[in-house]
Amino acid sequence: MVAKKIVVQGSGDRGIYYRRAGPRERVYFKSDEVRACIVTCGGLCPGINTVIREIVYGLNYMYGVDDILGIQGGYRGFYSKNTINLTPKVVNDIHKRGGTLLQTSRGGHDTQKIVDNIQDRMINQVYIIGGDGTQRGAALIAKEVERRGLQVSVAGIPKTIDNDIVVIDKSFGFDTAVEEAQRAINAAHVEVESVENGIGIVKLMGRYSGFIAVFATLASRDVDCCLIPESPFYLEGHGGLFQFVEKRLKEHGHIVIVVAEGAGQDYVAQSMNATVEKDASGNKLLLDVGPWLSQQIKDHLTKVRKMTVNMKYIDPTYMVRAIPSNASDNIYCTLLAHSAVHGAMAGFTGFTVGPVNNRHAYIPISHVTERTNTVKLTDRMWARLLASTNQPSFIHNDELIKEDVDLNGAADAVDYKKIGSTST
Ligand SMILES: Nc1ncnc2c1ncn2[C@@H]1O[C@H](COP(=O)(O)OP(=O)(O)O)[C@@H](O)[C@H]1O
Ligand SMILES: O=P(O)(O)OC[C@H]1O[C@](O)(COP(=O)(O)O)[C@@H](O)[C@@H]1O
Ligand SMILES: [Mg+2]
Repeated sequence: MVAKKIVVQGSGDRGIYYRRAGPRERVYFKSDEVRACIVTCGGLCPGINTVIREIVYGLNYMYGVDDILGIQGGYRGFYSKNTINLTPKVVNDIHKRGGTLLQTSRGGHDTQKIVDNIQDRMINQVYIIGGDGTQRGAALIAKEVERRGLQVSVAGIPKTIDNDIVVIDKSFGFDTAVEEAQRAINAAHVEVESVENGIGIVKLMGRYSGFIAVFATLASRDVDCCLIPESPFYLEGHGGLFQFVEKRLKEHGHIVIVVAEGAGQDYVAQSMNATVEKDASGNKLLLDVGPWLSQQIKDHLTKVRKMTVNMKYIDPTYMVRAIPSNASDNIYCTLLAHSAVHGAMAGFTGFTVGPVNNRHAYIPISHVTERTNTVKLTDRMWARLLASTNQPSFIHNDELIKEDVDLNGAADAVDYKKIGSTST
């Protein structure tokens, strides 16, 4: 078993344990009985093709399965499109390309029609690659399959560029995205340090979770301020962004700001008088914070403060997620795919695979959909970022919500001697 939490309070309970992923001694399906299918849903992410490839290879080379169907165009493809046959030859070098060989879509999840189709095509293993929305859909499919008494295994493989899926350590493609984001930050930095009062603004993805922005900021060291959806900011007055920008320009002659696309949405909506729109999956369509922020800062500095500034705005959002995965993500994708194959072949269903404290595990789908993974403002990572950029936190201490974080360590753990003390 794999422990969900490995840092615990001494007096706390032992928490939740998940089944460790991997090959099983006893396999539920016979090779020639298996008809598997793979579907990809939601936004793109580096590494999707690697996962598809490795599911096909894993099924074929490890278990001798050769009946694998590709469902095209996301969930709606189950009932509106023809399938394609996936063989090792077909998927051989797709890992070198970004995107998804199978195409993807938002919306169109119809549990009854999808399960009817699974039944009609006599599919008994369903591999579903997608984010939080997709996993919610997968849970409904697994439930309906169970209700109909079908012997079908439903396996979820979590995909999200935003790293917003809980329980798992990190989502695949995230490291690749952070690396690519750094290239944009680097370009912004080069541009702004080459001019007088250069202001570089780089917009990165992150609808509700600012992980890409936070990690790219921490990795790059060229960022002066990182704005994320979890941390509301303000522009005017003491401790506001305008004051900080002006101060940095005076000190360094330039400034680089990274803004996650979901940051400051209320602020933008208020100033644009915009109404909330949704995409086909029901996700809130975001207002474009990047150009808005650039304009606000420029207007303030030039019109109010009578300064001359050089604004350079970079939006690499789609470039960051449309690339193939890097070496470590490729290996990670392979592990995910093989774990899913082992789990389905063993006859498990209604699970999502993923690393939990560095060990791959089978996680009930409901555990990864119950909430969204977000950057915790009371956690160490955000504190590290604030220490690295020295940006304003935009909040007062008394506003901080006390969260259940492991700040104190285990009460009965071995305590180390402190410098200058005589007891341990
Ligand atoms: N609550 C839900 N129940 C069933 N299906 C859902 C749900 N939320 C999203 N889906 C379906 O999952 C697919 C992908 O969802 P979306 O939110 O666009 O991307 P992601 O899975 O990457 O979060 C879409 O086809 C959508 O219809
Ligand atoms: O323009 P699209 O394709 O709808 O995608 C935009 C959204 O997709 C994401 O990249 C990822 O979202 P999902 O993982 O939920 O698909 C978000 O960061 C972004 O807001
Ligand atoms: Mg999502």
